[in-house]
Amino acid sequence: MNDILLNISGVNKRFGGLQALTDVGIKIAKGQVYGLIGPNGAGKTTFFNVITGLYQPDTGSFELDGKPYSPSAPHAVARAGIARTFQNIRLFGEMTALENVMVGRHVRTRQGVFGAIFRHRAARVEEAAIRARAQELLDFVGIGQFANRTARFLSYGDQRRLEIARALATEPKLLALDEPAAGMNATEKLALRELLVKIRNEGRTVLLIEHDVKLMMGLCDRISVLEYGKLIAEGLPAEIQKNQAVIEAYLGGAH
Ligand SMILES: Nc1ncnc2c1ncn2[C@@H]1O[C@H](COP(=O)(O)OP(=O)(O)OP(=O)(O)O)[C@@H](O)[C@H]1O
Repeated sequence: MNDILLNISGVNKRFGGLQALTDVGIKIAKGQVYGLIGPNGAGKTTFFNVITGLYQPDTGSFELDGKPYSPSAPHAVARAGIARTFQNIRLFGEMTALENVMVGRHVRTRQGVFGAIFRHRAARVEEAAIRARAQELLDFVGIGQFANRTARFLSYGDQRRLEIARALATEPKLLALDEPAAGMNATEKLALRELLVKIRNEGRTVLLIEHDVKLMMGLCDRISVLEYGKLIAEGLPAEIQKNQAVIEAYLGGAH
């Protein structure tokens, strides 16, 4: 089926004596917002890290846009077309918001970072285009007015938006967001939700891990549920909400 963007199957991952993932798979169609939920320690982050090349799986088959990709390293995954954010914000704190987004953009440009440093003519032209696009992305996520502010001086919610802008700058086929609402207050969450709806309305494909189940139910097209490293349910949000195994997993767990 060519409308499947991400097709992953048979992922196993063991940490010493702990089987963190057992035969986990996921299929995300183009344009879907796909949610991954589960109680604490279920293996969500591990699966995410495997998909994005941070952890090496013991087994697994990985296909993006109909082509096998090797999640051997984060850089290779970014080049293949997957951009991610992290649970703990990872920005270049001393750089401006605009520069942070420009760095993301360089993944996709011909000159790359070295071209930009040596400032050949072609690189200068490209640099201007990168700058303009970076500003557009900051406007899109709602922090365009802070383009020249040092990243670490942005509010927490704005830093999270900046991370998303930086990920979008790589023009990903898949945007993977690891708990984007973590640590946000109610107002920031509401604004984040609006941004995610905007991203969805652009037709982007998104994989989302999030603890806020209410947010997930309203936002996702489909949801997979992990418990103790195994998929226990997959379906529409309404189906997941009624699923007995899911209800028990959450009641039995820390949630
Ligand atoms: N690098 C690692 N080394 C050893 N064990 C790990 C490592 N990373 C995760 N684990 C273990 O794997 C299991 C799954 O953890 P993981 O962080 O993937 O769960 P999670 O669903 O993302 O949890 P949370 O919702 O708390 O973030 C846990 O038991 C965890 O302790």
